[in-house]
Amino acid sequence: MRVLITGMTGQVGAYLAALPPPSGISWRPVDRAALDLSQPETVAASVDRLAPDVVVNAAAYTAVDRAETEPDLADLVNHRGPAALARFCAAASVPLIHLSTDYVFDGRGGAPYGQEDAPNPLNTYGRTKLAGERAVLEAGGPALVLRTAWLFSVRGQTFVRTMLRLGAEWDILRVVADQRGCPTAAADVAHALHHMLARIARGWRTPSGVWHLCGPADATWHDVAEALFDLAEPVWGRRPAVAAITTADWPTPAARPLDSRLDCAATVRDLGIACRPWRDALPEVVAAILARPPQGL
Ligand SMILES: NC(=O)C1=CN([C@@H]2O[C@H](COP(=O)(O)OP(=O)(O)OC[C@H]3O[C@@H](n4cnc5c(N)ncnc54)[C@H](OP(=O)(O)O)[C@@H]3O)[C@@H](O)[C@H]2O)C=CC1
Ligand SMILES: Cc1cn([C@H]2C[C@H](O)[C@@H](COP(=O)(O)OP(=O)(O)O[C@H]3O[C@@H](C)C(=O)[C@@H](O)[C@H]3O)O2)c(=O)[nH]c1=O
Ligand SMILES: [Mg+2]
Repeated sequence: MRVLITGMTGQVGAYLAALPPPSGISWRPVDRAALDLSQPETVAASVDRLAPDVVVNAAAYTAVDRAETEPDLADLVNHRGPAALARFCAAASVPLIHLSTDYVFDGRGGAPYGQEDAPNPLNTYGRTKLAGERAVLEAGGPALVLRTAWLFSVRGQTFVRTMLRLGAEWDILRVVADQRGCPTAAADVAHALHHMLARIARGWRTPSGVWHLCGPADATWHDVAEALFDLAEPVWGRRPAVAAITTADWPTPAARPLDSRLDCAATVRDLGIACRPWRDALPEVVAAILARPPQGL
C-alpha cells in the first residue's frame, strides 16, 4: 500500500515520513515541486502519477499573520488545492486524511470544542482551512479531517522555536496570557497517523468526518514560554523573565481565538488515538532544538 504524504518538509509530514512505515506500507513523501497545492489544476495529474492507495495531506499555508496579506495564496493551498486532491481521491476511492486546525473556531464557546460545534474563524488562515475541510468532505470519498492545535517540534516557524530564539537574546519577553489552547507535539500527531495507516492497511474503513486530535492539557502561550525557559535554563545558565500581557498589548495582523481548546474524547473513543500532555512532550523537543547550533534556530 502506497501512502502519499504531502508537506514532507513540514512538522507533521517530515516526522511521519521519517518513521519506519507499518508493515505492508511504503511512503511516498512529496514536496511542493512534485505536488503544488497552489496550482489546483495540476493536482489530479500529479497525484495520478504517484498512484497512491492512501493520501495524507500534511501540507498547508500556515503563516497565520502573513495570510492576511496573501489571502489568495492561502486559499489556494488550504482550500482549492485540497479540494482538487479530494476530488481525485473520491473518484479513485482513495482514502484521504486531511489535517486542519483549532483556528476554525472563534474561541468564544467557553468550553473545549467538540467536533460537531459550529466553526466561525476569526482570520484568513482559519477561513481557508475551514473551506478546505468542507471541500474535502463534500468531495464525497472516504475522507477524514483531523483538527489539531498549537503544534510544536524541532522544525517549523512555531511559537516554541520563536521563543527559544528570542529568549537566547533577551532578558525579558512579553507574552500573551489570555489565549488558551492545547499545545500538541507534531510527533504525536505523526504517531497517531501511523497507527491509523497501519489499521487501514489491515482493511479498516476510515470513518469519514471531522475529528479532534490534540494534547489533553491546555495552556496559554505565556504558560508555554515559562515552561520553555524552565527547560532552557540549565543549558543557558540564565533564565529570561516572561511578563504576562494581554492580546490587546500585542497587536497582530490576524485575530486569534481566545479559547480554542478542543475536546478529543470522541477521537480517543472511536479512533483509539491520542496525544501526550504538552508538558510531557516538550522536554525532548527543547533538548533537540538547543542541541543545534544557534543559526539552526
Ligand atoms: N503549525 C501548527 O501549529 C498547526 C498546524 N495545523 C495543521 O496541521 C497541518 C500540518 O502543519 P505543520 O506540520 O505545522 O505544517 P508546516 O507549516 O510545518 O509545513 C507546511 C508544509 O506544507 C508545504 N506547502 C506549503 N505550500 C505548499 C504548496 N503550495 N504545495 C505543496 N506543499 C506546500 C510546505 O512546504 P515548503 O517547506 O516547501 O514550504 C511544508 O512542507 C496543516 O494542515 C496545518 O494547517 C493545525 C494546527 C496547528
Ligand atoms: C513572538 C511573540 C508572540 N506573541 C503572541 C502572538 C500571538 O498572539 C501568540 C501566538 O503566536 P504565534 O504566531 O507564534 O502562533 P500562531 O501562529 O498563532 O500558532 C498557530 O499556528 C497555526 C498554524 C495553527 O493552526 C494554530 O493551532 C496555532 O498553532 O503569541 C507574544 O505574546 N509575544 C511574543 O514575543
Ligand atoms: Mg505562526
